[in-house]
Amino acid sequence: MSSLYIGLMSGTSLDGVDGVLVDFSGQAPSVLGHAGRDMPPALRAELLALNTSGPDELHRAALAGNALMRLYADVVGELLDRSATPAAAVRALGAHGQTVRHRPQAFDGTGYTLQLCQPALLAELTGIAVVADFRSRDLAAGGQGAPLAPFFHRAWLGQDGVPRGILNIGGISNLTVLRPDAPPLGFDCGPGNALMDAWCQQHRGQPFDDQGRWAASGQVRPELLARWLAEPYFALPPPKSTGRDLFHAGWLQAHLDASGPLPAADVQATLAELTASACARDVQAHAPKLRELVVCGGGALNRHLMARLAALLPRVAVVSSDARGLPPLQVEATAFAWLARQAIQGEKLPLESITGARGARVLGAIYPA
Ligand SMILES: Nc1ncnc2c1ncn2[C@@H]1O[C@H](COP(=O)(O)OP(=O)(O)OP(=O)(O)O)[C@@H](O)[C@H]1O
Ligand SMILES: CC(=O)N[C@H]1[C@@H]2OC[C@@H](O2)[C@@H](O)[C@@H]1O[C@H](C)C(=O)O
Repeated sequence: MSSLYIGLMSGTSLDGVDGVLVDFSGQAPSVLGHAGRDMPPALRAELLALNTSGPDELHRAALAGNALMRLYADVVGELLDRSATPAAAVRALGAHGQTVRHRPQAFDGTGYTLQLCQPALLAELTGIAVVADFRSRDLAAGGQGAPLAPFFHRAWLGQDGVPRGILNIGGISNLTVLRPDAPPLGFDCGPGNALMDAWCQQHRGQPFDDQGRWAASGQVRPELLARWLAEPYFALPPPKSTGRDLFHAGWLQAHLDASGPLPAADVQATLAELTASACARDVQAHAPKLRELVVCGGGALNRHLMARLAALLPRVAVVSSDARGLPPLQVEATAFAWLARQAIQGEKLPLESITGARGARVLGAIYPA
């Protein structure tokens, strides 16, 4: 059976699609190629709008899902062309889809998580088997449905017994704690880049704060930071997960309204500090013995954010995932290639300690080529 898989990720920051072609035949996953597509502005705006109720949303969601699959198929085509790999050589694609709602909190049967994805269309467009819908089984088994990358993090970096954290800073941030003497932990810390991106777009007309330069030019406002950090989500114990359902532009604005007018750069500085502080607090609370924190996701490319994390965690080596062999923008896509492989092989994932689900389950639904 082929050991080649493709992982496709479009995350909560809505910046685009990342795809990787991965060979799992060796000890460590070997990324043979990476390709990406920026999210076209109209599709980005539509996906963002679909995070909240609106007119004719079932129809619009279906169309947006179809459009997203065409973008995924373009990424697959580029990966195959560049590596001269025939489609038939790839065992499966792991397609995450686009999360538009994530409301796992209710354990009374009303909780749900929703990723727009049309796996049948993607299988037709590419001629490759697709594994999709990774989260719903975990939720049905009483789990949060997220985060799922920690299972890959453990397979990737959990073998040497070093107490290590992996922090993904995407639109939302999530932390994995690998402990030699206990099962791993994994949960969402809170906002990653999503609020900083929204503020930067609103005030600078740019989709993100390159290197965090704008944030670094402002002053952190301690009262505003304290007000944001008083959000009850931060004090919840794991397992926990969140999304744009909670941390959206309206959340940011509601707290800002109580502060009176502030220079926009100070708000950006305070938002960067919020992301860094929430993550650092989680490391201190849940991983006091950590020696190394491996940072991935686009936030690892934000120099100011990385410097603030290092300053808040003086006893921890804060490094980019590059230092462990995977560039920051390839880690999540590689995780979904790995999750597809686990599904194809019928491997159950030990969900309990991370998502809180009742037991081990196979995650993902398979659409044959
Ligand atoms: N050079 C850079 N400087 C600062 N920030 C950057 C840079 N490059 C990327 N980013 C940030 O990273 C974000 C994209 O990160 P990533 O692709 O990891 O998120 P995602 O996968 O969409 O989110 P999630 O992990 O929540 O699903 C951008 O929206 C931007 O905020
Ligand atoms: C529901 C959902 O899409 N959650 C995402 C989001 O983005 C980051 C964080 O929140 C994490 O929980 C998850 O993504 C990664 C890939 C995960 O499941 O590990």
